[in-house]
Amino acid sequence: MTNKQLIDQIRLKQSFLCIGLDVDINKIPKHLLVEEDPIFAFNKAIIDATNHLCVAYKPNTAFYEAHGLKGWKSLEKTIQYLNTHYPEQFTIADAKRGDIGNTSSMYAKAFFEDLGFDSVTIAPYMGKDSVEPFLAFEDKHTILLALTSNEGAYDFQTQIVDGMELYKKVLTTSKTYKNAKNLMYVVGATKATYLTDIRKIIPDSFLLVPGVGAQGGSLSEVCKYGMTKDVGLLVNSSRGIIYASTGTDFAEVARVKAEELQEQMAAELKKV
Ligand SMILES: O=C(O)c1cc(=O)[nH]c(=O)n1[C@@H]1O[C@H](COP(=O)(O)O)[C@@H](O)[C@H]1O
Repeated sequence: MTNKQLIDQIRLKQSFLCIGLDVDINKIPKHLLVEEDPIFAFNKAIIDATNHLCVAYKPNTAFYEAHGLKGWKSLEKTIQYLNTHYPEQFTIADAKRGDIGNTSSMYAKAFFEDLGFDSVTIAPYMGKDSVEPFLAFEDKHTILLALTSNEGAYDFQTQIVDGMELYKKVLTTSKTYKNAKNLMYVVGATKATYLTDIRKIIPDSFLLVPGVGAQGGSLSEVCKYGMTKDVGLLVNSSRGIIYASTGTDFAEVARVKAEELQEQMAAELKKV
């Protein structure tokens, strides 16, 4: 999916919501446990109930890998379901990969070619040759961790290296990578005030912003400091939507929660 197609979807749906499919078998409604593939059954119900309110879905691969082969199958069925029934959705494999070049190439093949995701999250720590194999996929997006939502972000990401915070160095240096136009960046919603500085370095790039809802980040602050004329934001919520109810009404309640965020987003979009 191109940036233009993504922006068109955002305008059409008046939403820049990404729904995180972080499916914990211990948190899904009990009645689904009799299904052959409870995780896929859960995802299918959530996707069918919410797709008109969001522009992206982000399965976090950890929740699938935890179940070995069975979990990987659930992930595969989920992305196939999205690509078949809702091809307009931007899909993010939240896998946080990155390794020496030939290994990164294999990760890129796994998520882009085999599974067919539009994008994958990547840790920048190993540098240029660990990121460029993902960027080599012309029609795909590589989402680089810049400033993450968690407390540990202050351990390294905000430390000064060569006269600038490390996350700024990640932004500045990554702009020089081959095919840098395929880059997007992760900035946590809990770090919204940093977005003013971030936008000085990457004025137009799309940002994946997790951390509203369960982690306490503010949507209005994210929009105030991070929104561009072409929106430039995908704001993720996982637990706040998918576990809003643990009863048989879980998909309907997830829809209500997604709608609340979509309505706030529509109001923000009126400002740009
Ligand atoms: O890359 C991510 O998506 C990510 C980066 C980050 O800085 N913080 C962060 O929470 N995430 C992911 O975003 C999701 C947040 O989930 P909730 O807190 O339940 O909305 C999880 O899948 C996290 O792994």
